[in-house]
Amino acid sequence: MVNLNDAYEIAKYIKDAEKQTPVKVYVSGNIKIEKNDKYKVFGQEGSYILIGDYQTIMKDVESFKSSVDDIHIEYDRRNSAIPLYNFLHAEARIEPGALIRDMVTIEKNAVIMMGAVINIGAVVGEGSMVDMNAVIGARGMLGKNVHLGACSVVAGVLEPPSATPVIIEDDVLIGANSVILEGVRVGKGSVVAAGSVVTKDVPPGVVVAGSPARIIKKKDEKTADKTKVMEDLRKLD
Ligand SMILES: CC(=O)SCCNC(=O)CCNC(=O)[C@H](O)C(C)(C)COP(=O)(O)OP(=O)(O)OC[C@H]1O[C@@H](n2cnc3c(N)ncnc32)[C@H](O)[C@@H]1OP(=O)(O)O
Ligand SMILES: O=C(O)C1=N[C@H](C(=O)O)CCC1
Repeated sequence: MVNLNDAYEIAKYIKDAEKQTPVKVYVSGNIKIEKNDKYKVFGQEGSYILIGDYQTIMKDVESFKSSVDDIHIEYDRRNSAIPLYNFLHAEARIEPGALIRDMVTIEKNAVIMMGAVINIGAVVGEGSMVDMNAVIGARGMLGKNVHLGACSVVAGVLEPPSATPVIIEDDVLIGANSVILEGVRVGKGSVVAAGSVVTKDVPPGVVVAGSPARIIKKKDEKTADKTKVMEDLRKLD
């Protein structure tokens, strides 16, 4: 198991990983493909779906190429180092088109919106929302009930390498199009205004804005009202 606390260990894990080009091949013709332990075979009587490694499958397909009537290959990666996270049992709402890598933690009632990208080692705390096209880099940590606004970036530890991950504490709202730089910690309940670039730690309970982001005020009732979290968006039943 990779040591997720060390950026260099994660990079080494990616370097050493057996690179994968998984494919789903639909093939028909005057052919017979037996079940085997190299790839999965579904179908019969000249019409098959083959699931497995591209090169392994194509080596077999090449051998009976002249009997093939039709072939269609589905794929979504080439020489990929890390599989995607299997979220079939996650107690979270994960909308289509989210890309979540293996070895992440998605806690209960989190919401991952379309186009969100979440890298290895990241943590999305209970009830947190990762909005459309937001990015959480390697080991980025969101606490509970955080809203990471659309198109925002939580920097990862991998490149440039950083010893400390970004930590977003509970109840923080990060406005759309913001960037939280490597190693920064945003304190509980604070608000990062839309379009900010946060270059240093933010204390709890304040509003920061701009590039570089500066404290513009203490979070007050007006801010709280504009940054409310909606329970209904997080309920699964
Ligand atoms: C798909 C999606 O919907 S993703 C989510 C999209 N939504 C967002 O990103 C909303 C984020 N919200 C904001 O950025 C809001 O401006 C908030 C929450 C920071 C406003 O908080 P409030 O406490 O109401 O602050 P208020 O509006 O009074 O502004 C305080 C000062 O900050 C300034 N300010 C507010 N927002 C910003 C900003 N994004 N960048 C720079 N300055 C800002 C205001 O102009 C004001 O300046 P002034 O005192 O010189 O007049
Ligand atoms: O869950 C949803 O749907 C959301 N939609 C929002 C929007 O489109 O404004 C943002 C947060 C979640």
